[in-house]
Amino acid sequence: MVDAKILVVDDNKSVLSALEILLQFEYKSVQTIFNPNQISSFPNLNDIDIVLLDMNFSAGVNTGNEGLYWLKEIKKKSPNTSVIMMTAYGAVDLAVRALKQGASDFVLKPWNNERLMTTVKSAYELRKSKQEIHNLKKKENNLKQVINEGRNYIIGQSKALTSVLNLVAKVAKTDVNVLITGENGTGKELIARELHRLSTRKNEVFIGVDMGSIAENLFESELFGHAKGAFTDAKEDRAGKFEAAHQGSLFLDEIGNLSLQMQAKLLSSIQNKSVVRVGSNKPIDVDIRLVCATNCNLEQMVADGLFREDLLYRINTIHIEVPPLRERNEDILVLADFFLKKFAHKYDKSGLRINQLAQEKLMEYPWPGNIRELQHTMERAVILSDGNVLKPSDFLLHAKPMQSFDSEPMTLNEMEEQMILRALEQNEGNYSAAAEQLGISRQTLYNKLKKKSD
Ligand SMILES: Nc1ncnc2c1ncn2[C@@H]1O[C@H](COP(=O)(O)OP(=O)(O)OP(=O)(O)O)[C@@H](O)[C@H]1O
Repeated sequence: MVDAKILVVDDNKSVLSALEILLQFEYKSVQTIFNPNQISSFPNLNDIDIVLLDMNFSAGVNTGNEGLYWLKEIKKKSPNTSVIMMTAYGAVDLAVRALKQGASDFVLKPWNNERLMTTVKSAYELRKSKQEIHNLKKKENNLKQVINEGRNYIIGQSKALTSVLNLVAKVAKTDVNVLITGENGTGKELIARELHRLSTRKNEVFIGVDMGSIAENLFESELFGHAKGAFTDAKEDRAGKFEAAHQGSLFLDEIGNLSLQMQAKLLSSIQNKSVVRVGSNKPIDVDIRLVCATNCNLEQMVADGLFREDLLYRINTIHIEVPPLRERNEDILVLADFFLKKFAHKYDKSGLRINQLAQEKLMEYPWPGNIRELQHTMERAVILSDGNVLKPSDFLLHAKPMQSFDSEPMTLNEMEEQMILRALEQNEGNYSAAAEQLGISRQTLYNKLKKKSD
């Protein structure tokens, strides 16, 4: 017995009872209506899987217009219900009109029982797949909302930040590729998310890929996906980030970390608007808005032969430079206050404020780690605070030059943090060079920094 609900609408009572008996052999619920006017008030029409609908109701009228009218009404109220039209005056043009208006099939009276049952069965299959698609779409939209939610507010009122935000607003509505540059922690990812939020793709996904945290040998499959069996661990087909971002925005962070080989692949995907999964040769079309970010000087990398010039021109149709915090002093206290409130709430410490001297200390500091460092500093101060007033001593700032080992005692973690910051400063924010100087891999350095800012 199929767990489906069928409704039969016909003004001929013997037709209704014959169909009821026939259909009840296979289907769990069969209801009948003698007067089509009852369709409008029929309870839970949405739950009905199939309607068998007569085309002519008023005696002597056989144009089928009445049936078409009720077909429209049913589709309006329950678009996914399958409707099968029935008429004794079957004419091809009428059948075509009904199909064009959304009927799933057509049955001629007198009907052949076997053929009618086959028609009902296919209509039911159609209804089921329509419902599955509907449910999947609903799920997909929920997922998109979850992925995009957690809006981060961009705080600051400096001229420098305002002009960046004005540019973002102008560019967001277009589909051009955007390159965001700036030191670490200046808010490049935040800007990329804002571009997405203000774009026509806002209801689609924003997919971010952190090139700094992906091992070199996994870049290709992460970005472009792989076919089953492409390599030992490829147990099944998998889509890459490009495909995942289809119709949305793809944010490639730390683009300066791409090897020349991967740069060539990226360029070809951008040019062809398609990707080829590792181990496959079938191109898959992708429609994405590409936003890249880096703290490297890509022009210099081009001059040094480390970055493809043609790729640079592809990704930087619009270039947005996010200024370091030291060049937008007006934002320091506004941001400090924002983070103070955020962490006071998080750690349940209301009524905290920063005194004048501490404010001056924050204003004078050059913030080499930019807003991420300020955020980190505020969180630590809130956690360690005893009273309601935060004083200069509550803010542990990385004084320059680096403290010597015999000055104030430091924890191992603090020492590590200082060494990392110093190496980054000395290498002008270049991760690879700083990592080399510290004797660790670029990825380890990256992980350490992320961990500290989390
Ligand atoms: N204007 C701002 N207002 C509020 N929070 C900000 C602002 N700018 C940055 N932040 C916060 O600072 C942190 C660092 O920002 P983000 O990750 O966007 O920087 P980034 O430039 O992409 O860093 P990286 O180069 O290290 O990837 C994040 O937690 C972000 O939410």
